[in-house]
Amino acid sequence: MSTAPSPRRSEAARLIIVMGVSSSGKSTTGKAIARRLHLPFLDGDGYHPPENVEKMRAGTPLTDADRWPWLERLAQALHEAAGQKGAAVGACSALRKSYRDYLVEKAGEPILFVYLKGDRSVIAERMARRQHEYMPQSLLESQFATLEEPDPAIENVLVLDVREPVETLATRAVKAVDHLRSFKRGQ
Ligand SMILES: Nc1ncnc2c1ncn2[C@@H]1O[C@H](COP(=O)(O)OP(=O)(O)OP(=O)(O)O)[C@@H](O)[C@H]1O
Ligand SMILES: O=C(O)[C@H](O)[C@@H](O)[C@H](O)[C@H](O)CO
Repeated sequence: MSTAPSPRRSEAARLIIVMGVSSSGKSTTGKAIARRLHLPFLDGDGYHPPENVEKMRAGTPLTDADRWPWLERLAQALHEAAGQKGAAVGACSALRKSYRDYLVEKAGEPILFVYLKGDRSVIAERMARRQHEYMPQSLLESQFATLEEPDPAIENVLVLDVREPVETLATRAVKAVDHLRSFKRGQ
């Protein structure tokens, strides 16, 4: 399962954001994509204000109001990284469409979203096996409740299956952003 984004809309993107619920593999896949493209990788986890981290650690889901300043900081940092390095890769849950629209607005440029799609059982199993600094397993349900899956007919998104190996996911994403490599070669 892999749905290519519209070439017309992805053409201009120099930002790639790997999105999905907690433990879907955003950081792992985002790093792999950035490594392949020789681009900086910015993990959304590092842009939360301390209050958000404490909230999640305590098992309370974030609200929209908690997320706006976080999204703004991340979008700004991605925009700056792309300005310096030509393009950049990020990881961010970006669960709602309004959050994705906000990221595009605040970054001030098109973004190709790479959505790691997976069902609860696969992701819950993964979450149970990994260690995370603050994200408890109890928050996975609220992540799925908040998730508004991106529709490739409406958004600039590549949909990938979380069950595929990381390197396969990275290959698929890199193919979708071939224009980024041309961009870098042209520099
Ligand atoms: N494609 C994959 N196949 C198998 N395991 C994977 C895959 N991608 C990631 N993992 C594993 O799943 C776990 C979660 O991955 P990762 O930390 O990248 O997710 P995340 O979406 O960034 O999570 P969070 O948003 O909570 O930080 C890790 O143990 C990672 O090694
Ligand atoms: O939107 C959210 O609820 C948060 O971003 C979470 O998704 C965490 O940041 C992350 O996934 C945990 O590492």
